[in-house]
Amino acid sequence: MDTLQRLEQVIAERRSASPDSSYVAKLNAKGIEKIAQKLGEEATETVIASLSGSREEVVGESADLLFHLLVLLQARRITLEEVMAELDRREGVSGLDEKASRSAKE
Ligand SMILES: N=c1c2ncn([C@@H]3O[C@H](COP(=O)(O)OP(=O)(O)OP(=O)(O)O)[C@@H](O)[C@H]3O)c2ncn1[C@@H]1O[C@H](COP(=O)(O)O)[C@@H](O)[C@H]1O
Repeated sequence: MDTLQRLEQVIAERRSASPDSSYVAKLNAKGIEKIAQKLGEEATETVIASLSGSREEVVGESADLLFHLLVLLQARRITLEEVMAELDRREGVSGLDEKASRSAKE
C-alpha cells in the first residue's frame, strides 16, 4: 500500500471522529463547499510557491494540495482507485487519439 492509499484510509477513518479532535472531521462537518474552497486555496498556494517559493515550500504546499484533494474525493465518494484507473486508461491512449476524442466530445 502506498502513501496516498494509506492517507485515503486514514481520512476515511477520521471522517466520523469528533470535529474537535480531527481536522478531517472538522472539514467534513463544514460540508463540500468548504472542502472545495480549501482545495482551491491549496492549489493557489502551490502555484504561488512554484513561482516564487523555495523547494521546501513547493513540497509542503503540494502535500497540502494532495491531502485536500483526497478529502474532496471522499466527500464525493470517489476512490483514489477510480482516479488511478482513469490515469491508467489515458496511458493507453496516444496523444493524438486523446485530442481527437476530446474534440469529438466538445
Ligand atoms: N496530511 C494531513 C494534513 N495536511 C494538512 N493538514 C491540515 O490542513 C490545514 C491547512 O491549513 P490552513 O491554515 O490552510 O487551515 P486552517 O486555518 O487550519 O483551517 P481553516 O481556517 O481554513 O478552517 C492545517 O490545519 C493542517 O493541519 C492536514 N491534516 C491532516 N493530515 C493527515 O490526516 C490525518 C488525520 O488528521 P486528523 O483528522 O486531524 O486526525 C493526519 O494523521 C495526517 O496524516
